[in-house]
Amino acid sequence: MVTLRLDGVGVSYGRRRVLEGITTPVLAGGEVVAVVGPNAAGKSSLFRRIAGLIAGVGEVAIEGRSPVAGRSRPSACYLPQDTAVNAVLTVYESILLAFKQGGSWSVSDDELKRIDTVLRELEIEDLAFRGLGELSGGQRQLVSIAQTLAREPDILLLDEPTSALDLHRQFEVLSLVQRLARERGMLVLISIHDLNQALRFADRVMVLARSRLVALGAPREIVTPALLADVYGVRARVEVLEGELPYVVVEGAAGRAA
Ligand SMILES: Nc1ncnc2c1ncn2[C@@H]1O[C@H](COP(=O)(O)OP(=O)(O)OP(=O)(O)O)[C@@H](O)[C@H]1O
Repeated sequence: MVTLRLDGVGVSYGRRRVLEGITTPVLAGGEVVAVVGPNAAGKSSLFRRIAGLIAGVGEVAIEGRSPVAGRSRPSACYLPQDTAVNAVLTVYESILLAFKQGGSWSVSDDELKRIDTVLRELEIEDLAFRGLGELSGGQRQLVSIAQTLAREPDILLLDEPTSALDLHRQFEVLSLVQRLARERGMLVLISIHDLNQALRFADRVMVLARSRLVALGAPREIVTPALLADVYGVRARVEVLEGELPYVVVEGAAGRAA
């Protein structure tokens, strides 16, 4: 099983430190971790650091064996918040290109099936031969998710993957990601502003604020009125819906956010 552990991780841009001392317990394949926190808390920076796209102090320990045959070490894949669009490609070509990155140029039947599966799972088969440049913002976001899932990463870092999606698509994408985490033994970290989605889909919630890790644990234990006031500067209550699902209701502003 693939695991991730952070030990004293920090990120600086020039002389400005945006994250420091981020230490976590072992996060394991099969779970979904929601990374939440105010704007500019450092969520994207943490993802880029885990994916090895930027350097910094501390240790990002990725261990274990990938369940994907032929992969010598676990792979981490980062889906950024804003993805560039190559308008010349069709959706199908862009997904093919994404998972052939760094690999051979021959395409097997299995790989073509993988593209069909991911298009079907995201309910975007009808977009397969449309040009990327003619898609809506939400459609483009779904294609970016398809590109990332087709690569079958062991650690999936999704940066606000549902920000442009309608309610149905948000639910479908988060359910799919949760199912794939369980089925493939993939560790999924999702940065997300909608705390109710985090409460619904995450096994653990990780809260960043003031350049630090403020809390990490089971959603119901972590997302409390006191934390919401401290981190977001809002007065809120947490209700429990039928089926024991916690739900945040924001009542007003309580002061300055972290
Ligand atoms: N390439 C960069 N160069 C300099 N500063 C950066 C860079 N990228 C991010 N920052 C700064 O680092 C801090 C954290 O930004 P980051 O994008 O990681 O936050 P975030 O939690 O993902 O924010 P949001 O919720 O608004 O997307 C911010 O103050 C931002 O201005």
